[in-house]
Amino acid sequence: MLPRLALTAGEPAGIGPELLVRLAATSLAANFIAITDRGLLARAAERCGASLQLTDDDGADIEVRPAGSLRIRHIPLAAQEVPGRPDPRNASHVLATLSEAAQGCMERRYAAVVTAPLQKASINDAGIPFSGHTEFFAALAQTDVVMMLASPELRVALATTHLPLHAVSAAIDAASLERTLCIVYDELCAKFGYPDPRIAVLGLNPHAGENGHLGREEIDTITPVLEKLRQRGMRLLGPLPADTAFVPTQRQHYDAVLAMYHDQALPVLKSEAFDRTVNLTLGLPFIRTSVDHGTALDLAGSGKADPSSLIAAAKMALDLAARAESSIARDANGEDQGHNSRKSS
Ligand SMILES: NC(=O)C1=CN([C@@H]2O[C@H](COP(=O)(O)OP(=O)(O)OC[C@H]3O[C@@H](n4cnc5c(N)ncnc54)[C@H](O)[C@@H]3O)[C@@H](O)[C@H]2O)C=CC1
Ligand SMILES: NCC(=O)COP(=O)(O)O
Repeated sequence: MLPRLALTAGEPAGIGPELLVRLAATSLAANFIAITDRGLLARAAERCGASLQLTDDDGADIEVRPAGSLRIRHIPLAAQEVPGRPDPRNASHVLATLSEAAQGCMERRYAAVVTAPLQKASINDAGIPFSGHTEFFAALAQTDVVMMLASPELRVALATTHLPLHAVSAAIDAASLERTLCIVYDELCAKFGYPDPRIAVLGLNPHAGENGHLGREEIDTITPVLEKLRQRGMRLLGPLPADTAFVPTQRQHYDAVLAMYHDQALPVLKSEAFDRTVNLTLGLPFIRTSVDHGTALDLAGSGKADPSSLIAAAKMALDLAARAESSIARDANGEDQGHNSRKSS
């Protein structure tokens, strides 16, 4: 049977709906369940000039999905979309799609969720505090999570996510940094198959603080955490100056990078692999992947948006779901050694 993959369309006025249509057109071996408004997808297909066969999801498993088809779990829009013009009246619709996807994953009705981009400001304009899928899913699952963006060549995790720059330093304390590093370490083992991953940790300040002359966060917070975790056996580099951490000679020495804030490292990934990078949430009790880009309101409705990142996100979700299934099977047979967690050591 094909794995049931939940898809959310994100901002109705963005490129998400048409990206779902493009994803449906692939021959990926998945039972795609789009959690969104039926009419929104039908209109997106019409605007792209693509054919789309929509069938209500009855929860049944399928063995084959014809290309160009999707199952749908209809969640109605509050107001019909106008491409390029987000309408805060649809904020509750967007959040309802995320809640259904997360709930369904936690109840094992879906093997994973793949999210298309939403317009964070439009949800805020509706008077709803919201800073991103990552934080929303973490709150629903009541767990600590870490945002990671991964291309085939580079994996970057973030110590802080959607914060104004002035709030970053205060948000990085020893306890949160230790938690974050343990999640990244464990998930590199569990999700990416590294038996003993090497993580490069960036400094916060220019030149990683220049021995305290350009900031003390490296000395007061980051280095002590790294030393503590190294004593537990974790292979950690740093704190490294962020400006040179991504040069080819450095890259040979690590499997992933932990950056201190959103724009410290994501421009590196997006400038070299915008069409191949996937955003994933580490630490959740379910698999969530997403695109690396935003709602591209300038392209919405044109049918010109590139679906590559969404397709890569769906492929990664399928790979991770298959890995999780085989780990559960090994566990049931008493064969699983467990991954190399250092959390409790
Ligand atoms: N996972 C999510 O839900 C994310 C949501 N966003 C949201 O997106 C909104 C807009 O963000 P921006 O910074 O403008 O970034 P953006 O990624 O939407 O657009 C930046 C540029 O890249 C182009 N672009 C983006 N995706 C493309 C695609 N698939 N094919 C071709 N061109 C593409 C756009 O046309 C634009 O020129 C923000 O309000 C933010 O909240 C941003 C990142 C991730
Ligand atoms: N730049 C990545 C991003 O903003 C995605 O956030 P999220 O909605 O996946 O939490």
